[in-house]
Amino acid sequence: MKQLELNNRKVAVIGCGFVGATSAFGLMQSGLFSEMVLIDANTEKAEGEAMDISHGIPFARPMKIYAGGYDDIMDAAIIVVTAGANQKPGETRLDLVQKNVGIFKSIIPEIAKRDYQGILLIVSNPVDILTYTAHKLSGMPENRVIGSGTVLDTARLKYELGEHLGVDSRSVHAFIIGEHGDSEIAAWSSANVSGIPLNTFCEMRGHFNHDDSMERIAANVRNSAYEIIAKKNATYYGIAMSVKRICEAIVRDEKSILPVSGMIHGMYGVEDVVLSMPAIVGKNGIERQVPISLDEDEQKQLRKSAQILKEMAEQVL
Ligand SMILES: NC(=O)C1=CN([C@@H]2O[C@H](COP(=O)(O)OP(=O)(O)OC[C@H]3O[C@@H](n4cnc5c(N)ncnc54)[C@H](O)[C@@H]3O)[C@@H](O)[C@H]2O)C=CC1
Ligand SMILES: CC(=O)C(=O)O
Repeated sequence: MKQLELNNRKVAVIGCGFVGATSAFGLMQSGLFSEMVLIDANTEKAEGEAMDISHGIPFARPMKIYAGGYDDIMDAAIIVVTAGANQKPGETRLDLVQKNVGIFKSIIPEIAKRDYQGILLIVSNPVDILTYTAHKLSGMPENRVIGSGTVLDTARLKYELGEHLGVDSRSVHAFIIGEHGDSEIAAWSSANVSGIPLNTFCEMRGHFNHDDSMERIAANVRNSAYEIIAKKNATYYGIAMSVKRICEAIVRDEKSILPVSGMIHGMYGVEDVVLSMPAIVGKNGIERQVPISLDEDEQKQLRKSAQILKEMAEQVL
């Protein structure tokens, strides 16, 4: 099959539910793309979202947005996959695995058989396992199969810290790493506010109970999705902004450091597991992971998170 030349101004979104539609809306407003194709198993849903989002174009920038099929998306620079079941109140992300691996078994081969050369950005949950699944089913190189990973959790952490410290969350430098889920780790030992170690900055702002605050903030971040889902059944605005940010880093070849989910080989003793570590992200996807400094306890927690994901991946693939 003749390979299509990639169009850096084109994006595709597979799955037009809460997350897919909101991400598409964010991408329309971003000005990053001039063409966007939407795919959903429910074709009317994809068509309706394409129409509705298109009606915002006069307030943004010219763009072609339409519902399509797999033949329409092979020249897209990025394919964002948000198809699949979401959590019901009380369900964990890992509870979705069987259903969503099944859905990926119908989607990913469609992409692989057309020899797709762009970046596959996986968002559906459990995102680490599904990124691993997409990599295995597609045979695409590891750097071009990325999960949104803990980009959202890291945003939640920055937001919480910004509120706690009364500072712009963009000046907070801190990462959530590991699973996008219950075993995620707040990497406190490397956290800082514009280069000032976190605890020093906390004391400047009158906060001295570091352990209590860190425990509370990490729990808030970890439980955010459960809390939002209990109140309104789904989360979608935070992830839509995360998708936009990752797409921006890719199409603008920014080489930004983002905690996306990717295959780990050897870092901190983790081998052949897909999870989130800060990584340099640009036009080729993950350029390389960045080994931020972690204390012994954080490294132990990371290995535990990796073990949970490895066992789950072995069960489903
Ligand atoms: N990675 C992250 O940080 C986040 C991930 N999510 C995940 O995103 C996924 C989507 O969530 P929602 O949009 O809320 O769910 P939703 O139920 O609103 O939408 C899912 C969509 O996928 C479509 N779909 C199902 N099978 C398909 C197939 N084979 N091909 C194409 N489309 C198909 C459905 O028709 C539906 O429109 C879930 O797995 C959810 O857990 C949600 C929020 C954050
Ligand atoms: C649902 C989900 O993964 C989140 O909001 O973090």
